[in-house]
Amino acid sequence: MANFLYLTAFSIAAAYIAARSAFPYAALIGFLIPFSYAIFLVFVYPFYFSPFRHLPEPKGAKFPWAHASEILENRNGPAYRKWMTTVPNGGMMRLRVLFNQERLLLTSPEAMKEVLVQKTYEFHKPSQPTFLFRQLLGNGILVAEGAEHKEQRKALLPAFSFRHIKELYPLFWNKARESTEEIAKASKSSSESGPEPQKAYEWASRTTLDIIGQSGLGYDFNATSNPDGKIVQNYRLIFDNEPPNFRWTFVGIWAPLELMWYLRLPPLSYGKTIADSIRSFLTKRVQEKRGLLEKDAASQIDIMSIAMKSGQFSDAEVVDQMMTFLAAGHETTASALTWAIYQLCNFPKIQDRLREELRSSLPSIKDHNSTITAQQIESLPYLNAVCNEILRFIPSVPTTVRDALVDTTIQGQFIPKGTRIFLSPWAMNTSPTLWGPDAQEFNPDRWMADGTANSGGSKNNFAFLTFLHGPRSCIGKDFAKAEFLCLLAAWIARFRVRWPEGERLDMDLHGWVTVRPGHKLPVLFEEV
Ligand code: HEM
Repeated sequence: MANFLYLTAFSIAAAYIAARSAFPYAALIGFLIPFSYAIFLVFVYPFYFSPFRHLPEPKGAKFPWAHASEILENRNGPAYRKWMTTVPNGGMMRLRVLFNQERLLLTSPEAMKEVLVQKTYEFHKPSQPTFLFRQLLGNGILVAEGAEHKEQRKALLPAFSFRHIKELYPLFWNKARESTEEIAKASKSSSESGPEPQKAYEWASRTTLDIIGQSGLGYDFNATSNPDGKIVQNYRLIFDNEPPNFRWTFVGIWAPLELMWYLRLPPLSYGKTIADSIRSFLTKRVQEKRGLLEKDAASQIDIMSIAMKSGQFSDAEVVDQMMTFLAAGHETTASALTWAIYQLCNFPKIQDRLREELRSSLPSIKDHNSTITAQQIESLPYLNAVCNEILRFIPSVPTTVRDALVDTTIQGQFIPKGTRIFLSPWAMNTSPTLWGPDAQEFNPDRWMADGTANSGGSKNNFAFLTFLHGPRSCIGKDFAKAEFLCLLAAWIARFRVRWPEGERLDMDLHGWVTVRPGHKLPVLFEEV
């Protein structure tokens, strides 16, 4: 796209000079060469020379947007899910976006494995979203590449060991209890005719922010009881406002983002102020933590302490890592919890069955002296089945992107340097080839049959792509699953959730890095 824009701009400039010049023929040639090249790139190369010209692609692409119009219409998931099942293919298909720029959508576990595991560092995250992530979400592990990424990951992994996560269950349970109390209070507050609808996403997001604050920094934001704190508001602004380039990356629109960011041009004007505010908050936390570590390093077990104790990061780098963890570690799980509430409103029988299991096995969530262990939560088959099915059916991160860093191959197909590749958990997780004919139905029982508790009955690891796989998979996967199990258990044990006035809301997708239901999902939480 950038090439095309430069060439067109150059051609226009040359045409202008031709019109005014004493040497019009020279200027005319200066116009014709780049213009012809631009025409070649758009109308000739993709159909007659591209190594992808023989790959299948979805029908009905109309110039200039081609398949981009469907990608733009929805949030980066539904179109790929549809194409996965309607376009016969042998593991990958070609998509064309603005001005026939080519993209590849991978559809087979073997192709995914090659990109995510065997050739991880031959594929990088694209520079445009990476620039914005770096500014808004921190210059941390999420945007590091190559050897630097490997080192960062090694230093941070101890914070996510199974032994460490097990110790966090009581913390998750306490915050879950606090959130149920606040939801109960808010539901009662203004209405005599019954509970007031509550925005499930708001509650989920505030609770998960508190949890990552405590386990990530050893700091309680108190967002669950107070939505007006500065950090809560900052994250609200980040996640409620999609930066312009995010979906542009998928559809091939190019913009001078660095310039827009530094000049604070709309719609990026809010970003720098917010990022500076989060950064300055975290700088203070790092200074405090230095003091605590000097006094008693062994008692500090949060992610920030583990990063500092590794000796791998300067204080400024710890700030960046923690910006990443605060963002990546709360919005994703909040979206999963919100989708769980959405589906349990749609399927009240599943909700009742889940509540029965919870109430017969766990201590009352109202009991302030109670706590739970990892083993208690993990031994509940239906809770685990419902959570796994939510993560499969509506993965919080619908699709991600990679660019080939070098000339390479995927499943024998030549991939020139610079090729942009889409990896879509939304599509893979509901592929009938991988999950069977009921792949696109919500059915927790697929995780309940003999021997399917960990696989849902799919035959291949790469059929479940919610956290990706390989060296760049989600480092917080076990943390997220544990947190999700505890929060859903507490909410459903205490409340029946249902649509206000019995009205089912459409699956209206919002969000940018993650997707969540529209309007933050207002539902009734009735105490049972
Ligand atoms: C349901 C919840 C979650 C989902 C669905 C999820 C999903 C993902 C996905 C798909 C990626 C890969 C993105 C890419 O490479 O394009 C990722 C990366 C990452 N996630 Fe998660 N995540 C969740 C929760 C968490 C939590 C709770 C944390 C931290 C406590 C976390 C921290 C990270 C980090 C740091 C990365 C970058 C890892 C790397 O590049 O090495 N995530 N996550």
